[in-house]
Amino acid sequence: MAEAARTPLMAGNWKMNLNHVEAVHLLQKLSWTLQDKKHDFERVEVAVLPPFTDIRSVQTLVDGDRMKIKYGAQDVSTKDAGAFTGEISAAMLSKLGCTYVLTGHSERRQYHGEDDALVNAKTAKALEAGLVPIMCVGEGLEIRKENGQVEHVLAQVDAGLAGLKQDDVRKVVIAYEPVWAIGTGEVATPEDAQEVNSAIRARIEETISPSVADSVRILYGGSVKMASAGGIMAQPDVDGCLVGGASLQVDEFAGICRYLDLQLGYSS
Ligand SMILES: O=C[C@H](O)COP(=O)(O)O
Repeated sequence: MAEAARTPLMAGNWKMNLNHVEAVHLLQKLSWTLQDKKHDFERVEVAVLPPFTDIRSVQTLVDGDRMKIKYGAQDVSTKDAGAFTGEISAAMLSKLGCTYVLTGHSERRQYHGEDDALVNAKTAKALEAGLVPIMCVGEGLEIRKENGQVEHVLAQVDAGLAGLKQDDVRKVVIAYEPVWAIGTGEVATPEDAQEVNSAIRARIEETISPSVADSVRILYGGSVKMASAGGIMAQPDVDGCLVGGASLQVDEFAGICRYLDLQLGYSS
């Protein structure tokens, strides 16, 4: 399939790190670093996904300083409101100016028993509130050893997108994250990422439409660093990175966002 004009997205998932004071420091430094390097946010979009308790502070800083960095949350409830202790609704996130929300991150699947049906419900709920879901899929090590990654991931994609309207699927960002490469230092090769990302795109072409498949952004995540981002991003079906550990280090994350400049040999 011909490569469409999909704006790359670099999203930093802070996971359960940084209180709201630390969040403000990191975001300020990230913004200064990118501004200093004249980062073109239209060419490579940048987003951070802080813990819920940081979002109001992040919003205030982004609005006050007119930052072009976008932000979002790491999870969302399937419920609108009511007696659901500990849950956060999509409308609450929307009110805080969030652009994105993760659904189905492997750590939610692993530690909170989230299954494909719940991921599908969260993805639909996010879209309903005007948020862009970043829906995560990926195989564990056992499946990879048996070479079952494509089949496994496509089943997650089918289930996660089930029942969504074409125009909604077009807005969804999908993140392929092989679970064995998350936080382990084991990076999938660029070819591994391309194999699965291209299979996801082909599946969307087959089950939804060629035009949606051409527009939908498919990220790669799993131990991405400044040094590996360029090779991964050179793959035609990789439209950005979902970055965990390295997004907590300003220079690393800024380097990942600037992968194009660094390839061109601009100063780091
Ligand atoms: O959401 C991010 C991914 O889980 C990747 O995390 P990582 O970059 O620390 O491996």
